[in-house]
Amino acid sequence: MNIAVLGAGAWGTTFGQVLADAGNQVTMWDIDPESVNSINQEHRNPRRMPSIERLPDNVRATSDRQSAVACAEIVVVAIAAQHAREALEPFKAFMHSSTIVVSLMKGIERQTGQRMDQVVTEVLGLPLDRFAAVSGPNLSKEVAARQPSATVVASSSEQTALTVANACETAYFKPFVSSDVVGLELCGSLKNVTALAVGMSRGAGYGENTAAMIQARGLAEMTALGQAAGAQAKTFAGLAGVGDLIATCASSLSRNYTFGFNLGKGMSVEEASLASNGVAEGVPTTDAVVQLGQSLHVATPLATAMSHVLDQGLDGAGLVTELFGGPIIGE
Ligand SMILES: NC(=O)C1=CN([C@@H]2O[C@H](COP(=O)(O)OP(=O)(O)OC[C@H]3O[C@@H](n4cnc5c(N)ncnc54)[C@H](OP(=O)(O)O)[C@@H]3O)[C@@H](O)[C@H]2O)C=CC1
Ligand SMILES: O=C(CO)COP(=O)(O)O
Repeated sequence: MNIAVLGAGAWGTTFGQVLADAGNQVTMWDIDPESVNSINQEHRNPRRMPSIERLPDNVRATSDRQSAVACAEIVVVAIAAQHAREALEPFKAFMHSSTIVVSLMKGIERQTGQRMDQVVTEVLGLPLDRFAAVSGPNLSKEVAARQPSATVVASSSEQTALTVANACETAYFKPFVSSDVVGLELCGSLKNVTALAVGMSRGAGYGENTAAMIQARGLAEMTALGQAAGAQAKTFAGLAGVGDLIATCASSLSRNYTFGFNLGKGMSVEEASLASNGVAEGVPTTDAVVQLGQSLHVATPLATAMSHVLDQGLDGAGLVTELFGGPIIGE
């Protein structure tokens, strides 16, 4: 298939390699001409994914929006979530009426509280049955090294989910299909908030018990929010939920975990942002999760405590104290 990937960041570039390994013709689009030139001339993207030494020959890049998507049967969106709306708007005029659009993004738009499935379908005027989300425990550097990984492809259309899953299946990358788009979107976005908090606890010097407490409570919070939003609880117990939570909260390859770790070490939010190698989606998503909880009448003690870290400078010890301040009935 002809597949366009919008955003040659760490995950966009890596997913482009997966799609190329699966036998597709891949066209990367990026706003930065330097990334486009490197991909075309050196078959590399040293700025965003330096560990890939040579991208497959069936990956090319362009700065031209129209030529990126005009012949694409699938368009994959891998842009930092807070910028997805503005980045996608100029593509609308060039999209073919039968194109499937796939979001790899894991964030909630802060200004509107919308999930990425809502942003993408709204901006592109896309029918729901031509949208799919891909999310799972997929640390980009490990997938780039072609280590075995699995993911979940969700769409309201089983045919669309199967088309996308078939297009990205390789010997090392295994997609499973689901119909729970809302659940998949919330798993990917909400686990980042928990990863920030676990990273912070580690950075502050706390060990396994504290990390497990935060992770388990984060999973409970994600699941409760998801169910209230109409998602299926089983999605949160699966690969895209607890699976991604485990990978993200355990790895220094995660930008969210590392951002939290640096905060726990005493960096300010500004310093941690400067130190971050790519987008830490949990940072802008945290306040959106608190607001989502308020609108759905679901308690979000973890996201609320994390918002006090990001907005009011609460430190690692303060985060744990705040978590201990809740009621002792229930978990
Ligand atoms: N990295 C990972 O392991 C995984 C990431 N994800 C998710 O995928 C999404 C992308 O992540 P990732 O690629 O790692 O992030 P990066 O920070 O590496 O890349 C972000 C991408 O967004 C682009 N971008 C940012 N702002 C704009 C804008 N205004 N207009 C156009 N393009 C813009 C960047 O372009 P430029 O670089 O030229 O500025 C870059 O291509 C995130 O939502 C992330 O949560 C999901 C699974 C795994
Ligand atoms: O989503 C990811 C792994 O599944 C990547 O996590 P980070 O965005 O924190 O690097």
